[in-house]
Amino acid sequence: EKVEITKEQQALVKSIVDAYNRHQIPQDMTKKLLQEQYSAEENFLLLTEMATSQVQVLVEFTKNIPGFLSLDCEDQIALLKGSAVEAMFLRSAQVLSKRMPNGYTEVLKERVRNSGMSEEFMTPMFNFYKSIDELQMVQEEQALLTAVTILTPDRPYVKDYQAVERLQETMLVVLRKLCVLQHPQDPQYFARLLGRLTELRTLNHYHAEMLTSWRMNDQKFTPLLCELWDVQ
Ligand SMILES: CC(C)c1onc(-c2c(Cl)cccc2Cl)c1COc1ccc2cc(-c3cccc(C(=O)O)c3)sc2c1
Repeated sequence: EKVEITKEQQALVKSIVDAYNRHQIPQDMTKKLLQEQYSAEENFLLLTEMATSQVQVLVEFTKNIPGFLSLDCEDQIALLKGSAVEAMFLRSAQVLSKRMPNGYTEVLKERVRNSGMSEEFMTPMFNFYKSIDELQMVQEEQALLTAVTILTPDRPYVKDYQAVERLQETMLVVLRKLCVLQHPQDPQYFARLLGRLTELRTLNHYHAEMLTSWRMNDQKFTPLLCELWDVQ
């Protein structure tokens, strides 16, 4: 059938993509990824700084998702806490995908591989990065998929499930249309995109285990990450 994006759906996409592009980790921070020496300790420290900065960027992006600030305040926090790791997997996946000529791909991959994480988490993590890279998402899809991930209603402690579901549904309707228009030769594209959301859930589980193993080795995090991940 003829797929049409309405005027308000176009406005929705524009506001989300603008927010997505406006909120980035500051250059002086990401530059450190290229400069600092390589050691497991230094790599872990850099990744901790990146994650901390990324959470702040994520909060700013989320505040620009139409309707988010009208949600119950405690639900806003529950959504951010519940989706942060998945959103950061999506963001780091975009940085690691070859397509973004940003010079960080090899450096970031190298630092993640040598930061004290055990092999059992590396495999699923890099499989995910490969599957995201294969999708060759355009920035509208990246921004909307991140918004859809944040607006997942079944996160722990969300009270008004329906309100979140309605917002997520609005995003999914637009995302599906964009996929049909952007990838006419691949009718399965939208379904593959949603399949990545399922893969993100399993990564959440691996990440929780990674946190536990880091805590065993007495690894230090920043106050923001401790708050986000209920550690220390
Ligand atoms: C605390 C730390 C050790 C940690 O624990 N788990 C994870 C994690 C790991 Cl490994 C993988 C996925 C998710 C998480 Cl949460 C991390 C590191 O998380 C991050 C999070 C975001 C970003 C964005 C970056 C980045 C680089 C260049 C450019 C840009 C850019 O946006 O331009 C972004 S690097 C980076 C590292």
